[in-house]
Amino acid sequence: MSIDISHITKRFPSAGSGKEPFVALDDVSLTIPSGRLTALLGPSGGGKSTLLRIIAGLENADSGAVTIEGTDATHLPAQKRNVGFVFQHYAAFKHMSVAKNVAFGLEIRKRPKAEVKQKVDDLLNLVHLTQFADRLPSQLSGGQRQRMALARALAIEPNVLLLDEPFGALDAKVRKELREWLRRLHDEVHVTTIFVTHDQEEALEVADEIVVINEGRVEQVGTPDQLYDAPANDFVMRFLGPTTEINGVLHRPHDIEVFTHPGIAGSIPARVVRELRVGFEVRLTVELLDAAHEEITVTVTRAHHRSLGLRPDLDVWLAPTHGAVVPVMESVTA
Ligand SMILES: Nc1ncnc2c1ncn2[C@@H]1O[C@H](COP(=O)(O)OP(=O)(O)OP(=O)(O)O)[C@@H](O)[C@H]1O
Repeated sequence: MSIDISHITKRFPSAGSGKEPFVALDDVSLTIPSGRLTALLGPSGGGKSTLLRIIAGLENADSGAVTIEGTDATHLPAQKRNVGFVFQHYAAFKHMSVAKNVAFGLEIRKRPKAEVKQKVDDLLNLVHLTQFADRLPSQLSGGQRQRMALARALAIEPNVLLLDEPFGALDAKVRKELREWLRRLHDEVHVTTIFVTHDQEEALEVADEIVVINEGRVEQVGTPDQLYDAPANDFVMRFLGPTTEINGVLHRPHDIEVFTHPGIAGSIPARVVRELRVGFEVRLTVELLDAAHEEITVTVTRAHHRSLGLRPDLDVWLAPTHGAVVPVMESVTA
């Protein structure tokens, strides 16, 4: 069982008369496995949220089909799809306590009182908000509010949990804590979860599977390791981490070995131009001493930098680290 997206196309009218409609999703086909945590990753405007909203039933596709756990959901209204949804800015009921907010979906389904209470207690425990049960949402921090939102979405026991940049509005530290927490939560509840993010680190850290979406098309689907180690094209390679280009081929700046002596087979002579220290690493701008004199970026740890005695104007020799990622598929066959 899974979520099957088949040939989904979605256009939006363009502003101004006579203009062609804007294609937000262009014939997207995709299978999202059950019980896994799948990230929709890509740059802003690529179509991630539109795809999520079509899965949720909050938006209709112009063509194509959505099947959720074997049921054709293409024309089912959102409330009949049994999906839980959490947005970046979660709209809680401001006048209701945290417990009441979590209970809401169960109460409108007229579940017995004892069952509702038990379920709310369990969920608040799961999201570590038991001691905040009687507070109002305005008395919670941003991170706590998003955890409440997740508890509320999980209360109805959804077939699918859809999260649209759920931690996007939080500061970097809380965001990091919550993504670790989401991973652990998912390991406990195993509900099929799709979350939208434009943050590659978030996707690599949390997801079982990543779907890279750009300009309304799927660029690649795979596990974090598959995407990182074998990017299907330059776009995916660039989007998943820093890159630098040598003679038209992409490399990771930390996958380039620096030598302070010549003689290494295949190494390229170069000269250090500038250095930038950021945290544990030193980013070197290095000029290749070939005809083109391109400047590339090479990253080394501070300790490595010190042990090699690197400094601006020093002559060095560069070679791809043994076992480094093959930059792009095209270069494998070249
Ligand atoms: N209701 C709408 N009317 C017109 N255009 C829309 C509408 N909703 C989305 N779009 C356009 O469709 C494209 C895809 O939007 P979408 O929100 O799916 O992208 P996204 O990948 O989720 O980006 P972000 O990370 O910025 O949310 C964008 O160019 C957006 O402007």
